[in-house]
Amino acid sequence: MAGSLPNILKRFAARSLSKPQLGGSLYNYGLRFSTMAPNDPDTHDDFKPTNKLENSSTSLKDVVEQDVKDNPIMIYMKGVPEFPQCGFSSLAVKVLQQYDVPFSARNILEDAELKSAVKGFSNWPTFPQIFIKGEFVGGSDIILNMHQNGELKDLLKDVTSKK
Ligand SMILES: N[C@@H](CCC(=O)N[C@@H](CS)C(=O)NCC(=O)O)C(=O)O
Ligand code: FES
Repeated sequence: MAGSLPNILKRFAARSLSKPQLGGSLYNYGLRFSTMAPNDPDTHDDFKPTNKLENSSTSLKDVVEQDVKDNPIMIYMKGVPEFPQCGFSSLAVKVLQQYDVPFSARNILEDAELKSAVKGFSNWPTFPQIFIKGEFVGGSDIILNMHQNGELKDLLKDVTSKK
């Protein structure tokens, strides 16, 4: 355990030189704010991208575990909700936006190691990946299907709007 710490720190230090953020930014979206620009200086503090991971020695698997625990709806996607970079991710975001619920997102295209950590965590090979109330739900086809058959509405019943 103690022996592996320097390697983790080395990896993180290297990354902070080449990239300002670790594990990709975490974006939080409330439905009413879903069209905001993530780096808009006028955006309310509550909705600015957060990065609790900077200067931490947390492994990326821990990051994913924490994300999924802290955020009732967590999506790992290609691109960001305002600008998905793949049709599958775009579809998943559109489905989630049908509900008045806050969701959080990370762009796996920002970080290849995060991408691989997410795949390892869920044991699922593709993106997007959606977690609801701590459980892995699936990708865009599954979330669309759950939307169409009413399962998603039931599942999100107790996930309340932020504001
Ligand atoms: N059935 C899946 C299909 C998603 C999919 O095929 N994603 C591909 C292309 S974006 C993917 O993530 N491939 C693995 C990768 O890019 O690492 C869904 O609806 O979410
Ligand atoms: S990036 Fe090509 S299908 Fe998703």
